[in-house]
Amino acid sequence: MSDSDLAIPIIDISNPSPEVAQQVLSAASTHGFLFIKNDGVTIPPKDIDDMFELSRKFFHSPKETKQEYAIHSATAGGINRGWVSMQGEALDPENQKVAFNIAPPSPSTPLQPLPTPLSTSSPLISRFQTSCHTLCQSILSLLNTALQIPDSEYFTSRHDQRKGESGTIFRMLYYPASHKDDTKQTIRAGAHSDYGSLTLLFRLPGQPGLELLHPRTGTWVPVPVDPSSPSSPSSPLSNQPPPPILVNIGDLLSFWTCGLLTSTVHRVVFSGGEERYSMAYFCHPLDGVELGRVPSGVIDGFTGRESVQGRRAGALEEQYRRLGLEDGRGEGEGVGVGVLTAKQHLDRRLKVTYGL
Ligand SMILES: O=C(O)CCC(=O)C(=O)O
Ligand SMILES: [Fe+2]
Repeated sequence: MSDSDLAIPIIDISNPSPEVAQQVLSAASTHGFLFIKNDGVTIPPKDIDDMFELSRKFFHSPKETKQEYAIHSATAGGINRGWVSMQGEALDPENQKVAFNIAPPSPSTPLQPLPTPLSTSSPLISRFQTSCHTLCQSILSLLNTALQIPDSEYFTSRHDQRKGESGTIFRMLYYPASHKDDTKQTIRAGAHSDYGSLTLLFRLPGQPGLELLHPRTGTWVPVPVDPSSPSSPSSPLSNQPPPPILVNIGDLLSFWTCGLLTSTVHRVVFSGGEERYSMAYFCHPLDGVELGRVPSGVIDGFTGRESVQGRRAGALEEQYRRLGLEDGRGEGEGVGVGVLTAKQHLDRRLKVTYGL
């Protein structure tokens, strides 16, 4: 596979079948990225547009209001919630972005405290998060099928948010225009992999910048906003059909599947003259889910095959390295003495990122 043939497929999952499941697995294990055709129903395009409009209003609201809801603060509702300024995250020194993290509503707790204008749109935010989760569950169910896991609800029951707390988080992102040098390409979100099971990423037509690190060649490859319409107009208000939804595999799902699914490194790079918005839904399993090897003959076949070729060590060791567990066995916090839980996995990643 060379740079030019890194074609991320657009998969129509409206009629889930074993063939569709196979397409999802194939993209998830080669690129770690795939597009899902937007059926116009699961995540209503109007909600996506309204969320971007809300995001624009929010990021242009007074800085003092946003700062009160600083990430991890009690005002923002606790760990990994709230406002992140560009210096707040240890991803990359050139990082120039701001974000606001919102945890999903749970049956016991309503939405976390929100500043205006987010607070007046909580029904939209809750509905959007719920529909993102529904799409994640459909993708997880297809992966369950393709991996031939005997329990057909193995993944979905472990991501059932009605059953308890999870690390799932919805993030609104804003990359302000830079007035320093508006022609030079700069790194706006440093190279990283996502932490959870799946990420859904929403971007606007005319606002490219996302690049992925080609898993085999090690070169940066742009990810188009809408691959079905290469000449998409720069206006987000056009009457085009909604772009497909970009999905990528996170570290937790890669770790859980012994490296069969690929958590691909990506970044955001663009020249500074214009502002850019995006939204990411990071889906995680319930906190107590144990990340022992998923019971799948497909994974067993993969690890048997790959260990002969020496790649198993590489894929899994890379996941341990991202957890700060260099020797692959770990010390303390339940790692090495038992099976890592989803919460322990996330805590380790947050520790590496924020030094918590
Ligand atoms: O803004 C983007 O396009 C990507 C953001 C991203 O990768 C992230 O927040 O994890
Ligand atoms: Fe990301």
